[in-house]
Amino acid sequence: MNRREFMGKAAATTALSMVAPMASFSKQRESQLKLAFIGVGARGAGQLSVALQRKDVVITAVCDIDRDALTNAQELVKKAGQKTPVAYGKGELDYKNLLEKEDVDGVIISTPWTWHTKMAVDAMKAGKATGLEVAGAFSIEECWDLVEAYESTNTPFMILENVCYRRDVMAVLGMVRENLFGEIVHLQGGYEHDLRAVKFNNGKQLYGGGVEFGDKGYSEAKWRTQHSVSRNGELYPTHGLGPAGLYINNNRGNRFVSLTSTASKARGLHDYIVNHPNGGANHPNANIEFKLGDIVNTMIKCANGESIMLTHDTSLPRPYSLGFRVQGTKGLWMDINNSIHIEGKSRPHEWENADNYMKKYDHPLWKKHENDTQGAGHGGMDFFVLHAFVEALKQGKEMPLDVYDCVSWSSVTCLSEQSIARGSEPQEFPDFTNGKWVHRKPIFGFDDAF
Ligand SMILES: NC(=O)c1ccc[n+]([C@@H]2O[C@H](COP(=O)([O-])OP(=O)(O)OC[C@H]3O[C@@H](n4cnc5c(N)ncnc54)[C@H](O)[C@@H]3O)[C@@H](O)[C@H]2O)c1
Repeated sequence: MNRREFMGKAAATTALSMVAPMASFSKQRESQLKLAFIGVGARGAGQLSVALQRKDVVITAVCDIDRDALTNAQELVKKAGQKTPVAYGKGELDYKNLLEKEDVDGVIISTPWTWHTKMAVDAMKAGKATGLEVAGAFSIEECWDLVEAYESTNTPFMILENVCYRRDVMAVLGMVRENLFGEIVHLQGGYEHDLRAVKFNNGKQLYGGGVEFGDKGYSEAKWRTQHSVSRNGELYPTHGLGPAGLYINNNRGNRFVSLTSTASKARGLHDYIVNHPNGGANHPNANIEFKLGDIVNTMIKCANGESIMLTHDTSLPRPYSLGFRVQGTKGLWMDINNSIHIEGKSRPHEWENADNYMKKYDHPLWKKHENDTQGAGHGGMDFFVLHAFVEALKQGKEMPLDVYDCVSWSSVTCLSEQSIARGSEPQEFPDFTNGKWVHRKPIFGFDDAF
């Protein structure tokens, strides 16, 4: 048993004290933060635009290996009235030069998944507060790398899981905390998003127009699709699991203990290629055998007895949904039908429209910042996730979604792959907090600060 395995097994009995923020980060910062963006493709450029709306942030450096993306990012910054940021794009490792040379307070990393851990670890080691896009880590080893980089440097780290800031998700957090649903028993969520026109395009545009991917694809088709070719697991757990984790105080009095995953057959991507006007049965990509099951269901068991069901569903025709369900001893909420049922309040066996509850429990952050969310992506939640990173850093406070959140969510991917490969065998989560989960207290979303 190596040290990491030992730490995982021994966790419940070896609670350590909390990691204290490093002195230089715990002080309040100047009113303007200097940020750099690493990866300025579709997502990075979108979040760069959100950052450029803020008066308390200047963007002094950008990094991307794609010349067009880099130029576009520089133009965005200039158009916003700031100085042209220094550009880094001379190869895949040029981000290291940015980290070494640029005097920035923080970096936002929005690169393809396989780069996330390497870049975040290097950024923390360089002492730059690190905001990392989802999905985070892709192996248990990478999860430990993130934890160890954080614990050895105390550099602030935040996983930028924007769905935790969705308006209804935050309102429901208030309902959970007021015990509206009673004791929480079961949760559901997932990523149910028809990504076929994201995984394939014509190499020139973000969505659709062809069935190309890899070197012939554009944006996510360049890299994301290959994961569907070679991996069978819950590839994108954080949008569903972030909110679910908050509802049950994951890593803060509770934790994920084990999971089982089951994958359906894989048909959707092949059918898409064959039936696409620019594809067909004779297209070379029609010969590819996709490993990723069209529907992957994962069941997580938590230390305090709750179950969480996650669904990954990105290869079949369907409307978008994250499929949330929060259920306790007194009732439940489901987002798909925007409905609530509370025993004693709702008519027996009938749904109530959730609108009145959502108004009553609207989160103070949303009330305060509703106007600031205009133009921010994903219905405004993209504003809040960046806001939280910036405000926590400025105020020298703990990041609200931290490295332990990141790795407990991300580890689902490789654990689910292992489970599926072994006939849905249960897999144990390591305790990445090394026992600290027992005493840590929830910090997310208690006021209107961030
Ligand atoms: N939170 C959300 O709602 C949300 C939405 C979309 C994407 N994402 C996440 O954002 C990340 C990026 O996705 P995207 O849609 O922008 O993909 P993208 O392909 O459009 O952009 C990725 C960019 O990273 C650049 N890149 C690749 N390797 C690099 C390296 N070594 N150094 C510097 N730059 C490098 C690419 O050239 C590209 O411009 C992914 O992790 C994705 O899952 C999150």
